[in-house]
Amino acid sequence: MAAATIVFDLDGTLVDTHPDLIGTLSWLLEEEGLDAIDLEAAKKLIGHGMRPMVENALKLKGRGFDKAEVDAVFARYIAVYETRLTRESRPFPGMLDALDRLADQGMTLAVCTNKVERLAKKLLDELDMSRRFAVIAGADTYGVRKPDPGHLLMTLRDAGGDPARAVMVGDSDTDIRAAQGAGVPVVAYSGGYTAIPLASLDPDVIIDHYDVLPETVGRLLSSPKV
Ligand SMILES: O=C(O)COP(=O)(O)O
Ligand SMILES: [Mg+2]
Repeated sequence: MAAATIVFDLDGTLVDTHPDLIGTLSWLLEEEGLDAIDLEAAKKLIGHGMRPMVENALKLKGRGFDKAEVDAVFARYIAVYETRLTRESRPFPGMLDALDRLADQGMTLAVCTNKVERLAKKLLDELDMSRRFAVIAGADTYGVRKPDPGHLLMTLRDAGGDPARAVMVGDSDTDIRAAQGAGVPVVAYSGGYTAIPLASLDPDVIIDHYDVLPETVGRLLSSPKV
């Protein structure tokens, strides 16, 4: 039987990136003379990519920007965020052990994130995590991004995987919808940043801690969808 491939989302799934994503956002809003954003509201903006996050935060604060202005503000966001990718961001509790256990079972690991590929790789390099993954595919890697199932399917292809022997692990609607569209079972992690209640998105399983990830993945792989 082909080795299984487990594909992970990054922000809110592998790494708790919100302190640096939102820290940079707070800095930007202050620079623009706008009110601070509530932490829980800001977390819900994560998952569709950084530009939508910045654009939606500006909209929430009632500021209408044209495209050129958003371009300029977003460029400033990225320039600062890049300097503090891992100042406070760390893997979620239990994640590194879970990755070790999955790899020990011979599974191939990959990343499919709506972060741009360059920053995703840089962030995972800084945390010494990149070497664990066969592929790190970002929002700009293939020209399609989650929830488009093509993003997940091309990540699987490049990891040498088979959608029939794969599991997606994510925290948001984008991950769950991409997996459902690709016909890949999906584990939703409740510690991430979803804007929509996870149960209403109908993932195969919701987990609250990564201690149970290896057994959950094993169960999903042994009971293929009908
Ligand atoms: O919103 C983002 O920047 C990317 O998010 P993701 O890693 O959860 O896909
Ligand atoms: Mg996410």
